[in-house]
Amino acid sequence: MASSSKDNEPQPQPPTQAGGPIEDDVYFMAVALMFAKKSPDPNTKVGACIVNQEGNIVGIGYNKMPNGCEDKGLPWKRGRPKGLDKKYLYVCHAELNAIMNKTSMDVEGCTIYVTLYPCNECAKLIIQSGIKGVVYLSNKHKDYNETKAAVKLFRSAGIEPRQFLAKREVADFLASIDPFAE
Ligand SMILES: Nc1ccn([C@H]2C[C@H](O)[C@@H](COP(=O)(O)O)O2)c(=O)n1
Ligand SMILES: [Zn+2]
Repeated sequence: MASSSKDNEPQPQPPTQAGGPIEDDVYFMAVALMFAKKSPDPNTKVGACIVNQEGNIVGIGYNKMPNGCEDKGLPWKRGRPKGLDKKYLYVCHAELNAIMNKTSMDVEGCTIYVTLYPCNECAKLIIQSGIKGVVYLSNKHKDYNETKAAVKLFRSAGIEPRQFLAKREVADFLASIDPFAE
């Protein structure tokens, strides 16, 4: 077959890290981290990215107030006890938003990449939605009852959350993005 001039042009390549292809884990956690940046929570910004069995992103989310309530004076105050003037009663968690924003019929068999270990309410949502894999970055709330209950829920549902440990790789990947590169 005759070759066209396009055959000699450099073809788009998958993103690379240190010369090799970027691992899916690194790529999807980087996406979750980028979405976390959008969170208006001044203290803890959480991002989540749902990936299907074909390796396609089918949902993303970050913690924010419910749609339309963003600038309506709901508090962003944190801390315990969790009273009416604290954010906890109002904020939609990243995992909830990622599931609600799904672009596929369902998220059965998918994996969720989330920058913070899910709480008990998100664990329920994850289990009920059929998500089978959980990859998390930080576990800074591991001593909270919400997290301890989530651990129990995942255990009884047969889901084994896995901590993402390749922090350096994800940082290098994000730093390597050059929007001016041609
Ligand atoms: N799995 C989680 C856990 C928490 N969040 C959100 C809820 C709050 O906006 C924030 C936690 O606030 P902190 O007590 O650390 O100031 O993170 C979430 O989206 N997903
Ligand atoms: Zn949650």
